[in-house]
Amino acid sequence: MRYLVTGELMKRVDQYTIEQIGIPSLVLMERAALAVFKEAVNHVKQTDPVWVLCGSGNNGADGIAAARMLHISGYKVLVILAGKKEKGSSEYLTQLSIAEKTGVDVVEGFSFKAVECSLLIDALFGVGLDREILGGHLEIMKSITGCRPEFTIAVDIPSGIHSDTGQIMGAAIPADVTVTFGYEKLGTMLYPGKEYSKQVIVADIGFPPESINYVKTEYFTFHKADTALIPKRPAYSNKGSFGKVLLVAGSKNMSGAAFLSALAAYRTGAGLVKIFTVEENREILQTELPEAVIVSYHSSDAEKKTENFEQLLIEQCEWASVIVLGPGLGQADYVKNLVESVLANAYVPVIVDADGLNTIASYPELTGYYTDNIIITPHLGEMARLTGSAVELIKKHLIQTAREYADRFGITCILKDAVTVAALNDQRTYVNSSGNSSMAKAGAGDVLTGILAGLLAMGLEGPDAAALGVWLHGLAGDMRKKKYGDYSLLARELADEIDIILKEQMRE
Ligand SMILES: NC(=O)C1=CN([C@@H]2O[C@H](COP(=O)(O)OP(=O)(O)OC[C@H]3O[C@@H](n4cnc5c(N)ncnc54)[C@H](O)[C@@H]3O)[C@@H](O)[C@H]2O)[C@@H](O)CC1
Ligand SMILES: [K+]
Repeated sequence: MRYLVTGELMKRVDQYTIEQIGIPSLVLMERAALAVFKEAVNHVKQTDPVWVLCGSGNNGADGIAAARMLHISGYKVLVILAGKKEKGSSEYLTQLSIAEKTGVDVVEGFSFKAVECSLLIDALFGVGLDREILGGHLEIMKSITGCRPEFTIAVDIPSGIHSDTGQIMGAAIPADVTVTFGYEKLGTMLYPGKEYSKQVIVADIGFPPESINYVKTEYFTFHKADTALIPKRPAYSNKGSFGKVLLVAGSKNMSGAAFLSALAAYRTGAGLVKIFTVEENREILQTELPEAVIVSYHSSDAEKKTENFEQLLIEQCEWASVIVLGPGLGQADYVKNLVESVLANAYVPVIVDADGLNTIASYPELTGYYTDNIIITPHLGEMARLTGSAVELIKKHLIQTAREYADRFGITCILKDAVTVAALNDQRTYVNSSGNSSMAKAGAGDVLTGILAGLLAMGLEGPDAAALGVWLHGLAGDMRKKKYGDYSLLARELADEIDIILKEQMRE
């Protein structure tokens, strides 16, 4: 697991380390600057012009210290100061004084045009950026990016990117590499900040591990070793040992979503998968996936809420150890009865997706059935319908939107976007770091619900399954992309890729 921090949490890590542990601020800074220096020398020769753009906070102070190291090592470096020197932090003033005494070239402001810059070290703003960039700072950012530096290293975070949301605060300097200190910032994980940060290197500058426990960050992501969280399959077991997944999915002429979800649930390891669907889908699903049990109903019975229909549905809910509600259900009138009956009769984890969510958006009173067993998996459009907010606004505040909705109802909310975030019902927030644009295809969401169902069926707790499922889904996409590129992915291949991940996991 990798911890992630907001700007505020990072400042508290700094503060704890300096004040409680007693590591001086300038010692941390020296290590931060050294990490930037080490990265810089990978990209330039001593004769190449290097610019270091420095603000007057501690991010700028890091930049000045890195410039001094480059200068002492014989590199051709120029420090460009933005903002007012007098307003500088005490570390900034110290670093500036050292730089001047060691003979580093320093200029205030930027007035030259069309000059060459082989490497730009961007130390204008770090996690202290807290408002829109205007005036002189904006001008200097424009002038410098206008010179098209050949390579850019961002110090801690690309200047102009908000460390909590990844949003651009008026303007931002795109980096080729971001050397970030101690812990990854949310802003480098979320778009557009993720794109501006490009490759992120996390430099250990000496924060003691307890500093992160002290600030209690609730944000995290996974890395490869975390596939170890996938439950093991004991040898002495039978199909019942790995859970029973009930998919309430599909409508007339819409069987694909149910198929993909069921396939993914089986591939992830569920012992039994049953599809509860309209009679019209029976034949095709039986042909496509004979491993799945099909129980069918007539939509007219659901429409009338006949006693037989209700009884059948209750039996299915009692049978299941996890339920998926929504893929391909469509929006016919009877679907409301179906969704309501499942929500009312389910006492196991329920993953609500697609038309399940659209139905809840149309009948908000159905949120009355939400319990801590519920995991919802909306994409931006579905989230907009659920919350009444505009897609553009949700996009800018992914974490906040997911978190607020999850907290309001005590559920887990997986909000799907290029970077998916999961606001878990135990207060943690997972920010996904796997996946790629080849997965932006119809059916990919159905595979995700199947993976989640498979993990829950094998006994993972809801919040863990939510985070791990999102991670595995993205990992499957990344593996597929590595083999076949960006364009041609079919959703079912994501489900197929899961076997390889699980096989590797068994080997390790
Ligand atoms: N000892 C420490 O505290 C350490 C700090 N570190 C560095 O310090 C950075 C944080 O330093 P600071 O908290 O000083 O913050 P920054 O250096 O990121 O920037 C803060 C300064 O910019 C101003 N500012 C914010 N938004 C602005 C805007 N839109 N327009 C104009 N001015 C604006 C603030 O008023 C403040 O003066 C980290 O990102 C990291 O690079 C590292 O050296 C590690 C150790
Ligand atoms: K920066």
